[in-house]
Amino acid sequence: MLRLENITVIYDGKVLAVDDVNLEVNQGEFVGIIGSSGSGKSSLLKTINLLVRPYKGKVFMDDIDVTGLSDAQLRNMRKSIGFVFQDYNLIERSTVLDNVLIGRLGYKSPLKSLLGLFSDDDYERAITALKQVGLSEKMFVRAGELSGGQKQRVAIAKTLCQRPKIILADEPVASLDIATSQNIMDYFKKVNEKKNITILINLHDVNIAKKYCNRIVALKKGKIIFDGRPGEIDDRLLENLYS
Ligand SMILES: Nc1ncnc2c1ncn2[C@@H]1O[C@H](COP(=O)(O)OP(=O)(O)OP(=O)(O)O)[C@@H](O)[C@H]1O
Repeated sequence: MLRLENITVIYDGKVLAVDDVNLEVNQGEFVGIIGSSGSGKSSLLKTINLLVRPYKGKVFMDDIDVTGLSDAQLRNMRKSIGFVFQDYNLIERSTVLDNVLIGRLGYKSPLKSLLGLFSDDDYERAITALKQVGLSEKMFVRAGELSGGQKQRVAIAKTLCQRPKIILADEPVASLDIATSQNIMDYFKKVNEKKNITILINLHDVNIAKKYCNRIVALKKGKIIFDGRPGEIDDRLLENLYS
């Protein structure tokens, strides 16, 4: 479903963040991307929905060249890609429900988006998504009043509301304690297994990656140095990766 061809990301004409990466991901895979700080994980993930434009290379989603789309086509394509950020990316003064409804904006005309006009169907989807992450009872609470783990569950509900084919998550558990991290990872796993949504997730904790992902991609200095099953990760690789 996703194919990256020769992706190269360069910042300011001099920082080589991603170096000629080729990667193919099938529908339903749960892929963890690991690597030390600055290895290019974020940059790579953000090229997939063009939050970062690659300097070179192409991104194919279901064989459509995303890098060649017009702005309108890109907006349409982004509906099928959910993105979860480390810092949750919620509007803190808005209610949980209103935050989740933002996931529906890609399906609205620009005018309806601007006016925040949502249909009964949008509300139904948002409420269902909140149920899926166990937060129905917080629907009318302001997002700013939630704990970190609850905020990340709202962010997951927001992407679910989008009906995505793939969810990209950039260090979604980096700010959370271990128990809350596992709770959030359980939700990602559930979404992956029950809905067959492909997940690509950046993780700095190798143990979490090994526990939850069925495929691990390791980046070093912008290059893939490992792509395989969690069980194939050995000490030599970890030493190479984090030395
Ligand atoms: N907007 C930017 N402008 C300039 N350089 C950047 C920018 N974003 C990232 N970089 C640089 O690109 C390289 C890769 O960064 P990136 O954030 O992709 O790595 P990462 O593996 O996600 O790191 P971390 O785990 O610390 O978030 C680093 O050298 C970083 O300093």
